[in-house]
Amino acid sequence: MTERDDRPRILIVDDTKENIDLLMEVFRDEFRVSAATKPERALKLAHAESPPDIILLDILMPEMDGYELCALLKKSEATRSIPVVFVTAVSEVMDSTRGFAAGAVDYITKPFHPPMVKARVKLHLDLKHKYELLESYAFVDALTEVGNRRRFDQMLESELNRAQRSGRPLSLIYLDVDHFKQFNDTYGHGAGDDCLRRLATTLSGMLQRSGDFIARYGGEEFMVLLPYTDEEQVWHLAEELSRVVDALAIPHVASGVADWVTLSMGVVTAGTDIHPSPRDLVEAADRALYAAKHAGRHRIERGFLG
Ligand SMILES: Nc1nc2c(ncn2[C@@H]2O[C@H](COP(=O)(O)OP(=O)(O)OP(=O)(O)O)[C@@H](O)[C@H]2O)c(=O)[nH]1
Repeated sequence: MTERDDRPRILIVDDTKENIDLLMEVFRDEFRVSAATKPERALKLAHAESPPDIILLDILMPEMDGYELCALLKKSEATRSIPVVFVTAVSEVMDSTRGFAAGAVDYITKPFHPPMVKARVKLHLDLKHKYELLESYAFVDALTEVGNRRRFDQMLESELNRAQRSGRPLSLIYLDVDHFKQFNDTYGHGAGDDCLRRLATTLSGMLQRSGDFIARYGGEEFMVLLPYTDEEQVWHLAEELSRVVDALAIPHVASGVADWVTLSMGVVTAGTDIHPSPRDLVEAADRALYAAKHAGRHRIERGFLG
């Protein structure tokens, strides 16, 4: 069995082989180091399937200077977030603001002190990690820890585009807890929060495929997005979700529908024949959910597009 290499990746770009060797020596223990002497090669490595976590970039190179290369990296969606640190001789730093304007995060000047170079690189990696973490929080619902509405909107748009490109169906389940106001009124808001957390964990645990996605869409409403899922499959899954929530048997004496917490659902499928907008899909699921509520709750209704 091969051991997983979790060390961060660093890309060193310099047209002088000796400079690359010098920096490789500094990083080889704790990093996975790759190097490029030409800008095209650097761009290729930066866009690879496993891109570098940080790039050390020489400023003066014959074909394309470091500023230009840095600007190209910052222009591309795929490489924009990789921190770039310029490594250069003091005499070459004629205008340090130019590097920052091109998108670099720092300068390291030669001759350098290896522990200092390492510490600065680690600092930038740490900042990048924290930034990514912060960014991910913007898409997570704080109470239930499933995706939030913003994330759902994003996912719906991209999955709908993908479904339309690939000619595969995409299904959506809009689900809502029945008489949740009465639940809060009977058991208290804290118990209501616990109930929502439990439902979110249970529902997300039921999603099998890697593309399946659940988000909290509103107070007691969730959306389940199911790529490559047709009418029959979504109906089957919705029934399964309803059964599993019934089996939790969370007491709800004031429900009037059952003695436990139940769900109503609207399901809709974007087939291969029509091309709805994200809004069309949500509205069709919403109409179906409304119909399920109207028909007595604790049931599933199918929505239709157009
Ligand atoms: N505990 C808790 N309650 C919430 C949260 N978000 C929304 N709610 C409550 O959910 C309830 C939703 O009430 P309604 O929209 O009237 O719907 P309902 O009582 O579930 O009735 P139906 O949907 O028609 O079955 C409101 O009382 C909200 O206060 C939350 O984060 N925590």
